[in-house]
Amino acid sequence: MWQEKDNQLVRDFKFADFNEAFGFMTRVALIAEKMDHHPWWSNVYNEITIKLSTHDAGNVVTDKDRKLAAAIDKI
Ligand SMILES: C[C@H](O)[C@H](O)[C@H]1CNC2=NC(N)=NC(=O)C2=N1
Repeated sequence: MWQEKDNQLVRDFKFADFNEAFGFMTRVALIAEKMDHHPWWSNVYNEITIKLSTHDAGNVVTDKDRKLAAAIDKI
């Protein structure tokens, strides 16, 4: 689940393999573009970490981050 720490919403994801992980990232990217709100993320093989904060608001968690997190949870 998402954890709020250091002014970011953070969640780790683990998939079966890189193909699954990258497919998920592709879907997140399309949602992020549609919402004009983009994640910080890292990916190594089947593991992804996403950190959400709003740069325009001074790098704090806003409703935009909560909405993107909720949309990611629906994938
Ligand atoms: C111009 C553009 O709308 C802004 O820079 C958007 C783009 N995506 C963004 N993503 C995030 N995470 N925070 C922002 O403040 C932000 N701002």
